[in-house]
Amino acid sequence: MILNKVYTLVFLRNEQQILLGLKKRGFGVNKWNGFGGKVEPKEEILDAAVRELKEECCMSVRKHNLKNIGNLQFTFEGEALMMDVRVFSATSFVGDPEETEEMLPKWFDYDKIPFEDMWLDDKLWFPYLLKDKLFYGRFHYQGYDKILNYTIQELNSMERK
Ligand SMILES: COc1nc(N)nc2c1ncn2[C@H]1C[C@H](O)[C@@H](COP(=O)(O)OP(=O)(O)OP(=O)(O)O)O1
Repeated sequence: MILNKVYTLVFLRNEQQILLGLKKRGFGVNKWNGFGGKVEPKEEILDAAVRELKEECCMSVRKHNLKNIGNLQFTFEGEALMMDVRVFSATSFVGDPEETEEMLPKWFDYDKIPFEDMWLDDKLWFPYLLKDKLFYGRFHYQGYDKILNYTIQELNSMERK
């Protein structure tokens, strides 16, 4: 049986740049990514997104400024976990990004996103994010450096049926 766990992943953006964080420990260490993590039991997904963003780079965002732009599902060969990742984007936020124990934040120009130091899947769905399109993707990994199969599609709405 597959265990489904919900995670958040938040990207702060402005006209020219996107904020990424270099993961300093744990899952995805040494990769650039958005900010997020596990949704705690009984926690609302938006509350978790706000909390993880603050914990990981000291930035504040209001729930109504978080736009759910994608859903990514990750499985790993031989593992019973499915990571169900809710992706959010925000252009309205408060603070200056600060390094924490978990993440080193840095703004990147849109044409300088460091895909070579990110999860392999990122370069497949970032084009949707960058064009403000909604997306769903499912990726099955072998280890952390090889995607065995995947599907990705544009969505008209993030509503769940
Ligand atoms: C496998 O491909 C992935 N690609 C991308 N771009 N992001 C991913 C992938 N798999 C997971 N993620 C995201 C989802 C979350 O935002 C983080 C993982 O969260 P983490 O394990 O660090 O969760 P925390 O609750 O912060 O964990 P600890 O408190 O136990 O450190 O990566």
